[in-house]
Amino acid sequence: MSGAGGQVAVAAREVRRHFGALAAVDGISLSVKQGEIFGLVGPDGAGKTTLMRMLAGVLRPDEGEIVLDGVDVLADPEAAKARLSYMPQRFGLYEDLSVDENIFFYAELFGVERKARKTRAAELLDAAGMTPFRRRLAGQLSGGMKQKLGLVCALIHTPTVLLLDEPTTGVDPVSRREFWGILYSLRESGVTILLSTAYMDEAERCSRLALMHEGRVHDCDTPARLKQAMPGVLFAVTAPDPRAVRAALQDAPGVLGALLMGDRVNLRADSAARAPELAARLHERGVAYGDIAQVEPGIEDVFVALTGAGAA
Ligand SMILES: Nc1ncnc2c1ncn2[C@@H]1O[C@H](COP(=O)(O)OP(=O)(O)OP(=O)(O)O)[C@@H](O)[C@H]1O
Repeated sequence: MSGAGGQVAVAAREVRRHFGALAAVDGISLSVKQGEIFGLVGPDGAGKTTLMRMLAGVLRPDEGEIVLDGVDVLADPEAAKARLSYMPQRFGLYEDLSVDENIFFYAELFGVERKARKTRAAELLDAAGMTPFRRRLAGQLSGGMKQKLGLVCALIHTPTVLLLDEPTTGVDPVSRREFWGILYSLRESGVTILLSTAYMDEAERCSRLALMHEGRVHDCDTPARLKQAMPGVLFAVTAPDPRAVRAALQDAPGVLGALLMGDRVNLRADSAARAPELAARLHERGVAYGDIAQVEPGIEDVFVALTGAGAA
């Protein structure tokens, strides 16, 4: 299978998985091209982990088809596993083993030749900035370093497809940047990366995103095009009490949605011309505010607008 601009590395067609009556993944189709960093974005329970486990061949779908790097995952899971690496939310590091020992453990597991593993481990540790810590016990690494070590272990057998389930959750910003540095260089070398993330700044870095909600993909496109597709315009209203602003404006004419964002409300409206009447309404109701400014939407705004999740 091939699509515009490159070969398809991961293809899912009408994949479903129930847990009892719950449709955790409710008919998802997607297609990820070789060399993409493809993001799954959605709230807890949207089905991201369940989808990823099925793509990785560790959970069988009830229905549907999954092809990974030309291999049918359901028909030939072993061949698929040789091509992919899956890093679950809790990647199994051995805390009482050193960094090196963990890497060698995974190299054994994946059957990587001794000679190749040394060179590969050295390269990966270098890229992760972890060479000085090779002898440290995994249990004594920071959260960010543990995640980077997990990534090194997951990459030791040179997969062509990398599946990462919220790989940077709880990781400090500096380590997250380094982690993304590694992802970019993997992409350069042709590895296809599919990851889930709860961080909107990370979502923005993906080549394409699938916005997931209640087991379905609502939209799938580049971050830029998703933003362009958002209906209406966005105002950021700063205020000492953003909840009061939201209460005063969420039902105002032309307002399509209101999202609390810390010290401001992101207000989606049908037209940029609404600003004066929104300000007037706040005055009338005696609600203090700092500024009403038209802003570019972020992925979170787009997500709420397109799925209706958490709106107003
Ligand atoms: N093994 C299981 N047994 C029963 N229900 C499950 C199981 N795994 C997942 N679920 C349910 O399926 C739904 C989707 O869960 P999933 O973990 O895929 O979501 P998610 O988007 O990855 O969220 P999170 O970020 O919290 O992991 C949830 O309602 C969850 O409770």
